[in-house]
Amino acid sequence: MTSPHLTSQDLPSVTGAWREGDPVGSRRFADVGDVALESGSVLPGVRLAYETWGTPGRDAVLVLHALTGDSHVVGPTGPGHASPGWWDTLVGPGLPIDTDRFLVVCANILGGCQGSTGPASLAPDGRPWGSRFPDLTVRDQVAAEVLLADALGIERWYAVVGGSAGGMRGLEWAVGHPSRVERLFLLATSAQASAEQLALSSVQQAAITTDPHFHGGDYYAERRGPTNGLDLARRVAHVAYRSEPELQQRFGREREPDGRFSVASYLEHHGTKLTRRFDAGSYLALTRAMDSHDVGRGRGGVAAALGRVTARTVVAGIDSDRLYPLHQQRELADLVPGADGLDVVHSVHGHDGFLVEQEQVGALARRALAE
Ligand SMILES: CC(=O)SCCNC(=O)CCNC(=O)[C@H](O)C(C)(C)COP(=O)(O)OP(=O)(O)OC[C@H]1O[C@@H](n2cnc3c(N)ncnc32)[C@H](O)[C@@H]1OP(=O)(O)O
Ligand SMILES: N[C@@H](CCO)C(=O)O
Repeated sequence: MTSPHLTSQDLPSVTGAWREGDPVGSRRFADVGDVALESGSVLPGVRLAYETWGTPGRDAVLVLHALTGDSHVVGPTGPGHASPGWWDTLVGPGLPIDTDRFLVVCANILGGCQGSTGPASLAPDGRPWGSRFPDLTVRDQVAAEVLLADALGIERWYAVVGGSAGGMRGLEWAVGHPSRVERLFLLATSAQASAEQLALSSVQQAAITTDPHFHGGDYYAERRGPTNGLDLARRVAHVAYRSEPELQQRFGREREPDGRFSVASYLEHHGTKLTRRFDAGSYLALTRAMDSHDVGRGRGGVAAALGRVTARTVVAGIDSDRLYPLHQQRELADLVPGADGLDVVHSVHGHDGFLVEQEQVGALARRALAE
């Protein structure tokens, strides 16, 4: 891939499922074929990037990443992957998601830009999908993951684990494919995207689509893309990812030496950082998919849909999460038949607590995966 707006699709690829003796823990690619979308259209030739840890043949655990995450849950795992993962203390030998017991699988989300098919990927005509990339729903993303599970020969997950947008896919797995999910761990997520989530999402999307370098989504051949829009989108999002008390305690009215408010400088840092590792087109596709999230759509409503879940379920939220407030997880805990109440992660870090509070999250994951 030659576009300057991409992150990692040009890494060496290994396609297909693993074979006996293959190294595990390095990123691989599976060509899962055509994905039939909820809209009725078909996304052809889908590729998913994925990583595995542990031993093939063991009980399998699917870990689902959030909006801008990737398949690299834990690291370093080998050449090209010398970076830490986003849940480093959760997955490994003897850790809550124990690679001595389980085969752990994590795939980059459909529509993403960390190796899986997304707007920056080449369409069958050899040009980037860009504006032609179809609208995706969370169910479409799970449909691609189902094909990956089939390709890996995993009929039933011992457990499916996910936070935030990862939790949305976890729910869709458990509602749409109940016989394939034995245990479920849902963290900082909801049954449907709320009005406030949609509102914040719409502002982020407008920041990207109104960037003069967006070119209707067909910027991949240009020297620069809508990086300013992506930067602004991330800053808006990042405020919602943290809590009001945290921002007050950490930054208050402090200023940087150059006069900027420190909290603004902090947001700028996170905005700029994302532009170095993420594609704006993917950010649009993925936030639009999150907007589509409504587990009750076409299933008789949320309660009826959640009633289909047969998995033993642990549901947790974060007490300072203003983006996915606790009442949303309480709804899940009340309506999923196999849920054993609502667990609360105590944190000042707001929604990002699902990434930051790894000790508490690890203890919950251990319980969710218990025999
Ligand atoms: C499953 C998934 O979602 S995977 C994707 C997760 N990763 C991301 O989202 C990447 C973006 N990062 C984040 O969202 C958060 O940093 C987290 C959740 C990963 C970690 O949170 P924390 O450990 O609390 O980090 P925090 O929010 O304090 O940010 C620290 C950064 O802010 C910088 N920073 C702190 N104060 C300031 C300031 N006043 N001005 C500028 N930068 C600042 C630090 O230097 C540090 O930079 P670095 O990350 O480049 O080393
Ligand atoms: N920091 C997380 C928050 C979204 O849940 C991400 O970027 O994926």
